Amino acid sequence: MTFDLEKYVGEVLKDIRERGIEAVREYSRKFDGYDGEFLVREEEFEEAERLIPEEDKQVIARTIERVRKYHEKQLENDKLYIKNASLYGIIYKPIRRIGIYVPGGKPLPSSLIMAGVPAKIAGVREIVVTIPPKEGKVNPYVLYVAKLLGIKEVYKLGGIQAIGAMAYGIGMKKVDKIFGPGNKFVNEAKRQVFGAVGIDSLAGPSEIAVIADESANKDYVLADLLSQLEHGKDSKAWLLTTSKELAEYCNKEGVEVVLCESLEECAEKVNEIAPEHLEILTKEPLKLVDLIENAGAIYLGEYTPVPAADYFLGVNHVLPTGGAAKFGSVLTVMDFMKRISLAYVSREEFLQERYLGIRLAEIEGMEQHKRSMEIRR
Ligand SMILES: NC(=O)c1ccc[n+]([C@@H]2O[C@H](COP(=O)([O-])OP(=O)(O)OC[C@H]3O[C@@H](n4cnc5c(N)ncnc54)[C@H](O)[C@@H]3O)[C@@H](O)[C@H]2O)c1
Ligand SMILES: N[C@H](CO)Cc1c[nH]c[nH+]1
Ligand SMILES: [Zn+2]
Repeated sequence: MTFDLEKYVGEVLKDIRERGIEAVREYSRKFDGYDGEFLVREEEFEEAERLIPEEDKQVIARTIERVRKYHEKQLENDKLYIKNASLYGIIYKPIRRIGIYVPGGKPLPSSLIMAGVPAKIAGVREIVVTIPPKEGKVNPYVLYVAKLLGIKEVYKLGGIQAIGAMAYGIGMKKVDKIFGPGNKFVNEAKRQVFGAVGIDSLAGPSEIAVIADESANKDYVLADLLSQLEHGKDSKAWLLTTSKELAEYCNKEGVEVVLCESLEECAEKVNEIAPEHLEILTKEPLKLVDLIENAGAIYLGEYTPVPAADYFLGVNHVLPTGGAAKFGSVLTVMDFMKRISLAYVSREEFLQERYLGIRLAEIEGMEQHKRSMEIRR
């Protein structure tokens, strides 16, 4: 019998909704071997800071700076215009309270940088972090990054129970939107709580696709493919190539190799896959970009391997997976904000144009809508 992920996760979430904190404790014991307080104490932040070597603090500071520089450019201004003495437009407001899930099977402090920095740029007031503990402790690098970003509410919670706790407000105040990547359980839980809260995207197990021709360095291609498989057994790697030699060289466990007649065919195959990351390692990589419709991120040339983007380029590494790049996008500052439409209409414009609304209300049989527009003088 095949494993039904949707049903499995759905049952855990239902149990968490019904039994609240008792269920969260139970799953935490079962999946993370943890049975203590969930909220991280101030002394734990201090201890984490003491554990981090000075050189690593500098690496983290410089990385945060690069991510900040890249993301600051994404902030959009309100878009307002005046027409017939009326004001129309869209204004942006930060989401008030968010949750960031930080993966903890292999703890990924870089993922907290990727979600925390744009959240701060957007002006989010309340940020909650959850991460599965290991032997009762949170990874010190994650706590140090949280501290640098001014995040004080960190919970030792992982997996489905972390998503349930944030979405339903169990053991903490409910959040408005959940961000951050995770394994298949986390990803499915995020999908299922959508509606109770917002979610950033379906950022599940990592993936890489590489389009390469005979000009590509074989070792670079193979190293990049293997880099994303390192994330875990659910990760995927595809090579799409016109080079028979490269195809043979990269024919390793976990790598799906597709030999194509042309680079155009490679691009078409990528559009069907919609991978999280796409590397293009061809003589003229820019030429192919126009042909790519579905990919979370595109990296061109020998010096833009996915791991560089994972860590230090400054681009965001929280990306849609599992085909979700057909409709979803890379995480940006604007994901932490809401759009609100705004209108302030002049008497002149209203009286001149209201016949449109009155007739549409008649067509729809909406008497009270019609009246609201008709009674104004
Ligand atoms: N798409 C992206 O943007 C992106 C970015 C970074 C990482 N990732 C992915 O995030 C994932 C991180 O996975 P991870 O496992 O290291 O950490 P994780 O925190 O996502 O998952 C670990 C937790 O899953 C839960 N769990 C494990 N087995 C379970 C089971 N059988 N039933 C119920 N719950 C269970 C446990 O609570 C455990 O603590 C990787 O797949 C990685 O590729 C994706
Ligand atoms: N490759 C991941 C995104 O799929 C991001 C990451 C974090 N650390 C290492 N890699
Ligand atoms: Zn990675």
